[in-house]
Amino acid sequence: MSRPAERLRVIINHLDRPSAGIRAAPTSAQTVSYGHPQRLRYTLDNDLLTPEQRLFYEENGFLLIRNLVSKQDIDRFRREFERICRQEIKVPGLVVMRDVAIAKSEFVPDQRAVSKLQDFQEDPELFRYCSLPEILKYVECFIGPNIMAMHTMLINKPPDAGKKTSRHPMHQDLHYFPFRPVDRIVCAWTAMETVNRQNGCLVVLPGSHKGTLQEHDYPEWEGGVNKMYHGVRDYDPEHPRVHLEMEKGDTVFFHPLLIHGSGMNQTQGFRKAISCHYASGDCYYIDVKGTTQENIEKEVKEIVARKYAVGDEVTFKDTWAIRGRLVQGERISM
Ligand SMILES: CCCCCCCCCC(=O)SCCNC(=O)CCNC(=O)[C@H](O)C(C)(C)COP(=O)(O)OP(=O)(O)OC[C@H]1O[C@@H](n2cnc3c(N)ncnc32)[C@H](O)[C@@H]1OP(=O)(O)O
Ligand SMILES: Nc1ncnc2c1ncn2[C@@H]1O[C@H](COP(=O)(O)OP(=O)(O)OP(=O)(O)O)[C@@H](O)[C@H]1O
Ligand SMILES: O=C(O)CCC(=O)C(=O)O
Ligand SMILES: [Fe+2]
Ligand SMILES: [Mg+2]
Repeated sequence: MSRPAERLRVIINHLDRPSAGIRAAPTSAQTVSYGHPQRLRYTLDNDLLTPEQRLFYEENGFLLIRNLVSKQDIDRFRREFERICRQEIKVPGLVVMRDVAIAKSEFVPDQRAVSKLQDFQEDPELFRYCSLPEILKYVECFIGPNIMAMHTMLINKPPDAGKKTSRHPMHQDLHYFPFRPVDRIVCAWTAMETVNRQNGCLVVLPGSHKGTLQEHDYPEWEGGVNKMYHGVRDYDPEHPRVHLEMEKGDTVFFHPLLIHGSGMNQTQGFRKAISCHYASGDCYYIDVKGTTQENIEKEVKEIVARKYAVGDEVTFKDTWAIRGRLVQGERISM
């Protein structure tokens, strides 16, 4: 099937059947609920996704593409990460984060203490990830041709220091984003090595993207929790979960309302992944005052104020508009 109209017809026929299941899911993950007939809302017309892949994202809120990014590219990202850890280069705006269990101890920091790089948009080598054509062609299926890279991370999940602080609580990424519409935002997350339950793979609640943005707060974890690692407040541990085990280069695209987290790293290695959150160039900023996002706005503004010695004139929206970079098409309202 090559013509878009024909492909769409197949999808719609499929959706019209009340008990439509997904048989050829492109991932080993099991699907949990198939829902009822509905229109296509989360994906756009395109020639890339098969009807099954499109349906899978509509129903589950994520799509795993195996072997998407080359080993060579990933090795280059890893070498660049190591140079940054050795402080051989200094990148403007980059946030180098250490795990709270290490940050609050007497441990002498070295490169093994870095748990996450954030905001590498000024590092041309790492930022290459965000412009890879093989990534962008999928991103376009979810958010359209105008593509902004809004948030970049290289996660180096450390061996757990014994306090379970290497976990990432279950959350929705939209909690951090003062822009909309929600369906024109997508995350690409690429495994830089084998990622499994042992070293703390992503854990997702399939279909949770169909819900609304939940209240987020720090989870009550005895061993402490990392700065800004908010979790959904009334997380139900009984909700069916899917562990996304991935190999080097495998990439998952997921919706910003999908509830996800990652387990603790029970190995001695540092589990690496690289990711970018994209938004359409025609998204717009919102004021989060009076919403559940007020608490994260406050924290972000406090950190920015301390780091850059600025006051209230820098808004939550500004912190995002400054970070955002156009990678394809036009920057319209972002
Ligand atoms: C803007 C958010 C974007 C999120 C977007 C999308 C979804 C992503 C979901 C997430 O990833 S949520 C997590 C996002 N996390 C962050 O954005 C955290 C950013 N981290 C930082 O800004 C810095 O790492 C931090 C300000 C916390 C510390 O950096 P510094 O260079 O100031 O470290 P320093 O060693 O000087 O420590 C200063 C204080 O921070 C404490 N600290 C350092 N690392 C910490 C940590 N990991 N957790 C908690 N506290 C930490 C440290 O103990 C110390 O406390 P005290 O003042 O009480 O002595
Ligand atoms: N109390 C909690 N509140 C919020 N999120 C939690 C809580 N406990 C665990 N999580 C999150 O749930 C996810 C799974 O964590 P957990 O360590 O239980 O499982 P796992 O290590 O992924 O899998 P398993 O140990 O079953 O192989 C992680 O994202 C973790 O951060
Ligand atoms: O553990 C990870 O690699 C992903 C964490 C995450 O979901 C995030 O930083 O938003
Ligand atoms: Fe996340
Ligand atoms: Mg576990």
